[in-house]
Amino acid sequence: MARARLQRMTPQEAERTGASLVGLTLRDETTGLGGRAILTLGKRDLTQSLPWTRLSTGSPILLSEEKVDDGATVRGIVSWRDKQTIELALAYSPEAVADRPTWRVDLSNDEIARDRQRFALQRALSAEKGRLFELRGALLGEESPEFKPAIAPAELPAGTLLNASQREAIAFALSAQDVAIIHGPPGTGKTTTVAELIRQAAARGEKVLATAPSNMGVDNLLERLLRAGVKAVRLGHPARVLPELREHTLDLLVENHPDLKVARRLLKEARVLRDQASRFKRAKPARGAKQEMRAEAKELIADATQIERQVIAELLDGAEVLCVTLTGLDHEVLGPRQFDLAVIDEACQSTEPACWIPLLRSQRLILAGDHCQLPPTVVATEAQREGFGVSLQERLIKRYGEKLISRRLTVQYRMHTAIMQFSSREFYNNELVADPSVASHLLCDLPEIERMPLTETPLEFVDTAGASYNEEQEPDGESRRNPEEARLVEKKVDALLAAGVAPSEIAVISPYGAQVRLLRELLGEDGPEVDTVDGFQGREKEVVVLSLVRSNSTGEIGFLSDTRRMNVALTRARRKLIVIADSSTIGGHPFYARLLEYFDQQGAYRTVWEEVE
Ligand SMILES: Nc1ncnc2c1ncn2[C@@H]1O[C@H](COP(=O)(O)OP(=O)(O)OP(=O)(O)O)[C@@H](O)[C@H]1O
Repeated sequence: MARARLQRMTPQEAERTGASLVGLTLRDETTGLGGRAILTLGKRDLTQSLPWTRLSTGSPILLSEEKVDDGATVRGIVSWRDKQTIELALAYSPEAVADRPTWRVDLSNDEIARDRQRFALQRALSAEKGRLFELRGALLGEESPEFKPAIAPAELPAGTLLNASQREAIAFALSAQDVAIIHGPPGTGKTTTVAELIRQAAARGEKVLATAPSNMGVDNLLERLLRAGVKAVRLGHPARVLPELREHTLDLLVENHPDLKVARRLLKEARVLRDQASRFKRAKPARGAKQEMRAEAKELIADATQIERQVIAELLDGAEVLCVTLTGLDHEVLGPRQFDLAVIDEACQSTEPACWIPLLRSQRLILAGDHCQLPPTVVATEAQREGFGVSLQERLIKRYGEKLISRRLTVQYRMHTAIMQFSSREFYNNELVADPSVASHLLCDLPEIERMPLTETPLEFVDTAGASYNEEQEPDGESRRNPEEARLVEKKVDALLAAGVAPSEIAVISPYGAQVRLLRELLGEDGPEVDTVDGFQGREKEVVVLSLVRSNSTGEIGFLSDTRRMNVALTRARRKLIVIADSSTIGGHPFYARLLEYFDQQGAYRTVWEEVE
């Protein structure tokens, strides 16, 4: 569906969405692990950089030859990308039709992933007894989830300092018999907590499945588990795993296992025998010798496969924890293996069907995430209508209430208190507390940053009302932008740079893709990172400049009315948050009226007239 839409656009339009790269030529081809073809592609002009793209290491892609209408595509994944080139790992090397072929790469929505979700739902639906049947009851709201009395958390390893809310969340999760939630607002150490929960479960001898919707999420968990001394194995294609963690993938562990040497020798012998058998074509073969050799080669291959299977089983059964993305749970690899506990980190970033996949193999389920931030992106309106935009965590909290099913982490290690406070009031029952290590930190506390009002205060709101900074629709697009506001952002960024803030410590964020594109042009390649709110979820920077774009006489605010998007936007900055917006447009919405009042109370409100003086 998504690919069909991309194919209908002109190549340039498709490239601008960030989901395609077009006009590529082949630079290099090698063979990688497991005989995969590794292709390096770049623009025809060797010095030309690739445009901004969402295709990054690990993205599933489809490669096709441009201007050839035979519909032939090769499926693969991005294994590496730098400024000028993109490297792909493919099952096989594509055959070019044209003499001097050019190629295009499109992001693919993974069909295997969809099949696994469908299968999980069907299995859950048809379960008539057993654990899956019981868990289904709890997840569908038919049977209240049960909890044992909470036990005291097991001894923590030296160097692990958990705060009280983190300890309580772990004790609560360990007492869950069916399903429980760890609610982690921004910067509250959710992953730290989840990793410790898994370590404690493993220390009790439980087999744990540690999952997240994204490869990055799984890698974060794996890295912490390894640091805590847990025996963890990563499933999934090595190219999708951070290079420093690849040695912990099942593929590489198998590859490096001593028994595999034997298997390889057997395969080599089998190849020699087969070669010999085919050579008999010319000489006159002894009766039956050809068949005998082939049969022997077959046996050797079977022995090698058997050794490989045993190595895989030994590695899987020897691990305390298996780390894998939700949709990467592969029955071919795991067979019927069952787990005592399945944990889903970043649970609110996943659609619900994917969360049912680990359920098929687990006794209990723990979700960790923040349903007050953005839900998964669901493009199709029909899917949105059918409820795909609601995560399992959000649905369970609505069904059972926060108290029964979840515990919230309340100490955050990111934001100055003034940056945190508004979000805490609006979304977290005013329960968030800034850890003393961050509660009053400011830009001017960083080395080599000049002391001035810009760096000595945590908050700033620049109101463009009355300045005729009108929004406009992007030419040949549907997104909105605001050029005057973009120039004001540029001025702010220049002032920050002049005060000594490094570009790498600044993020410019806007809800609208068109404004992001405009700002990227204005601020240049070496400028600060510019992204949409959705794209910046999960990240943080010392200073964030937020451009809200909307400025019209009818008070229309479009998707700014999803306040979870603003919750994400307002909670990315550690030491300084600058918001640029038109109060006369956004102020009609009660949430934004309260936001304006908050900035005013904090003495952080200015009009654009004060700014441009
Ligand atoms: N108990 C603690 N004491 C001190 N620092 C902590 C504690 N818990 C977490 N942190 C720090 O807080 C930061 C965020 O933690 P972590 O990376 O676990 O959170 P996350 O789940 O990835 O982020 P978020 O909570 O924003 O989703 C890290 O730098 C971590 O070291």
